[in-house]
Amino acid sequence: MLIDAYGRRISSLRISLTNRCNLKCIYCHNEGEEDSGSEITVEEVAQIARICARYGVDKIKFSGGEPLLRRDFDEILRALPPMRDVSVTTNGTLLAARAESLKESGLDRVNVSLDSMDRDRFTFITQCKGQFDKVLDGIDAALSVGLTPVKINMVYLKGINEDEVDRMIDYVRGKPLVLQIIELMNFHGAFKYHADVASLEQRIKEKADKAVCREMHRRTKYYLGGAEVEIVRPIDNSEFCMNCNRLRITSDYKLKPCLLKNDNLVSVRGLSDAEVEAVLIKTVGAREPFFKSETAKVCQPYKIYEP
Ligand SMILES: Nc1nc2c(ncn2[C@@H]2O[C@H](COP(=O)(O)OP(=O)(O)OP(=O)(O)O)[C@@H](O)[C@H]2O)c(=O)[nH]1
Ligand SMILES: C[S@@+](CC[C@H](N)C(=O)[O-])C[C@H]1O[C@@H](n2cnc3c(N)ncnc32)[C@H](O)[C@@H]1O
Ligand code: SF4
Ligand code: SF4
Repeated sequence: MLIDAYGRRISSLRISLTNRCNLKCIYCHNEGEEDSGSEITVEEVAQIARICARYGVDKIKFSGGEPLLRRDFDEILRALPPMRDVSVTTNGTLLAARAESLKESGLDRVNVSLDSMDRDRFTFITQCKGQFDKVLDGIDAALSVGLTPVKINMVYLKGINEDEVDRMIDYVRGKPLVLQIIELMNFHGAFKYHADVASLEQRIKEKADKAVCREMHRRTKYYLGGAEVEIVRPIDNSEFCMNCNRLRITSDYKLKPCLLKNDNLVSVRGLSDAEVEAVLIKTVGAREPFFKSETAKVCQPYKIYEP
């Protein structure tokens, strides 16, 4: 097993396939990457997945940039060892045409980013015109081929989409969709749009029929009359970081222990399996939570919480 000094076991990989994107979202964290060189290859993805699988890693999330800009994404999926959960986070604009083949290539599910149901707001956030309908088509295609549950990622933005939460909850209700409401992290000076997710969560909690705490980040998912709503609150959240159980891989094949740090990246490009394995063990051992608690110093065993 891959365990760090805080008792956090690495059970999943988050692999960035590219820095390129066809949208220009005003807040984009680009998975914490700065400009990188050439993109990770099919063989490199297969290598890190194969090695990590030997240590019990059974989940892979692909992200970016826009991962569907990789024309060889099907090939990447087919090169993976058996996994319990393979998913991608995408802006959805290129999904409609590719959903079926991605499913056939082994993708289990997708997260689609959609911050607003209002065309003009969507255009402002993404700084691109003519893409909104493509995203809705992408979600429909994912549903029809069974890339489910489809999570709808909504970054909660002050003065932009705060009034759309109920509408988004109605959109996901009764379908294999989950609404994931995400606290904005400060990138590109977009923090002026930071909205209070803690108060929103309190309101959702009061209306919920049931709540379940996920192992990853100890995020809570609420059930509201047939709708599922997950809240992601990463900022100043030591519990979130203490339950961070995945290792990031950058789009130029470096191990990246934390989204918010770039001074501890380790390149594994060109290394043999044995060399990658040695670097992996050392890098995981040195991993630290970004936000730390004075009292809770180790990851606590997982249990299901009910409200
Ligand atoms: N600080 C921090 N934020 C994260 C991390 N992972 C995810 N997030 C936040 O959560 C948001 C949603 O992430 P997704 O790519 O949809 O994937 P996920 O929710 O982590 O994974 P699944 O729920 O399993 O699909 C991201 O945009 C980030 O804002 C992390 O490791 N650290
Ligand atoms: C960086 S994007 C990459 C994948 C894909 N292009 C997409 O937009 O879904 C991954 C996720 O990060 C979210 N995200 C980007 N910047 C963020 C920020 N500053 N704070 C919180 N979430 C952010 C996006 O909304 C998206 O759901
Ligand atoms: S679509 Fe994703 S990667 Fe592209 S700019 Fe928006 S958040 Fe960033
Ligand atoms: S340690 Fe915290 S900030 Fe860093 S990647 Fe994990 S959850 Fe995100």
